[in-house]
Amino acid sequence: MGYHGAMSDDPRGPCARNAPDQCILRDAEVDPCPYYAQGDCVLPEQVARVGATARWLPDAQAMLEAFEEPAILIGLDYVILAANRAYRRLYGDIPLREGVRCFEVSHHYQVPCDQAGEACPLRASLNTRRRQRVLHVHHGPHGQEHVDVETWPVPGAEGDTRFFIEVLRPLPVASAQANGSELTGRSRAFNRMLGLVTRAAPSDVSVLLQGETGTGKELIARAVHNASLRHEAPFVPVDCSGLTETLFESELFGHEKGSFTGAVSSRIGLVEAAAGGTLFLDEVGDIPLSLQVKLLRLLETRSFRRVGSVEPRRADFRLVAATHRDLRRMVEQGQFREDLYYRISTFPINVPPLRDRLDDLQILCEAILRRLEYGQGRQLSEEALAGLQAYDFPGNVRELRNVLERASLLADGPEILVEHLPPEVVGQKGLAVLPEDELLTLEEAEAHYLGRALALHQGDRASLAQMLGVSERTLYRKLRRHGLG
Ligand SMILES: Nc1ncnc2c1ncn2[C@@H]1O[C@H](COP(=O)(O)OP(=O)(O)OP(=O)(O)O)[C@@H](O)[C@H]1O
Repeated sequence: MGYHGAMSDDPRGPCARNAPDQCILRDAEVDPCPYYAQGDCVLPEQVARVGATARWLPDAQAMLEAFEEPAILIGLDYVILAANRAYRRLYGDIPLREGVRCFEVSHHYQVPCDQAGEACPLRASLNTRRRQRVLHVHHGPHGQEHVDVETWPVPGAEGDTRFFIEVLRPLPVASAQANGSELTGRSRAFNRMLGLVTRAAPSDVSVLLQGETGTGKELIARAVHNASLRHEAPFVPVDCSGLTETLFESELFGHEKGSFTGAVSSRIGLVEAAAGGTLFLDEVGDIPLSLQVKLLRLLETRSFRRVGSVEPRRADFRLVAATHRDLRRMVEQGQFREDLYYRISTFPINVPPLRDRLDDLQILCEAILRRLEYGQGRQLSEEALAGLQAYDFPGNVRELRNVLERASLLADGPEILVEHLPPEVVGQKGLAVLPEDELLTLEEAEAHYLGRALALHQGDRASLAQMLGVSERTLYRKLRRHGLG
């Protein structure tokens, strides 16, 4: 008999060693006891809660070990009943005897996810009786992290769901805080997009990234590659804008020595360089119609010939393409081949513009400042952040990066202030940011506004008057009235 209830001299905790007659495993042949090993003996109160289940918890524990990834068993009341070794290695021991609930551990919430505005995979599994998969941001050992969460309902004897198995796969390709991988974000729109990346990455489907310029399409293409089975082979980006016919062929397919003037040696093309890996066609919408057919042939036959060679070669790459153009409309207007469009867009992913993920602005600013030479150690003042939040960023994250780079050079101290941001960014809406929760009289509001506007224009009254749409004389009078002139 291997249960530790027989050994009653252990001073550790209220384990069954101290109460052998209450040990629920006393009739089971369990050696070593998994709960003792974890320091989490199954106590009488837990027996009461999980009832007869407690007897087969050791089996459930063993079953969880079948998963290489972190996995836990959860009851209908969200209480975590068991965790496998991979889970404990990554997240540490869970005090099982305290009856902790999954949302407390992963989210530090007091209520289940669906009551906190997030999708709850347990509830969805319960309702559908099927496996569910969602992308959540969890508190991990190193702060907040993206986790691909997969949940299975486990039926009891009557076929009704009694438990859930939850497998958690942290995603290293993106970061939910400022100090992780370059692709940063945790807003709803960002997570939705990352969820699609997670689904598409392990397969070999062609992914089409559609989004405005500067939204991070290249970073996302790299994330698809890094999360794929091809991640150890090369990721090869190709900028398709401005590719002429001759360049297109020699760049993509390579050439043999002497195949054209200047071809002094033979060279492999980008398709060959991407062997086993990912070929990223950036700005695919810019490929002229005459070349689209060549790309289609490559994708359909999965073979190509070097310029100057008759020998066909096999192409082995996963395609990720990106565009800021509306390819569907281009197809309607006859500017993009329909057959090529369907080839490249098996799995389209829309990349949200920054204005639709302003919840990410703060961590994006922190992440970008950390990476900028003059940004390190600097942070945005509350007003500067509010100013940025009111701007709609037509150039998206790339524009934000430029704004922060300039501001880091202008700021003398550790804080980036409103006056370090370009007037066109904090002009208009940004300037209207007033002290929080303060209702000002019109006079006070004007004084506040003019004070900030003057600082922004670095005392240049002519340009300020022009922006305000008043004459310099009127501006002068107003400034005097408010004691600013
Ligand atoms: N989510 C993000 N987190 C951190 N940095 C980002 C993010 N998205 C974009 N960036 C930064 O913004 C800049 C532009 O990103 P990227 O070149 O990937 O955009 P793009 O959509 O491919 O642009 P274009 O369409 O003009 O080629 C880069 O400096 C990149 O590091």
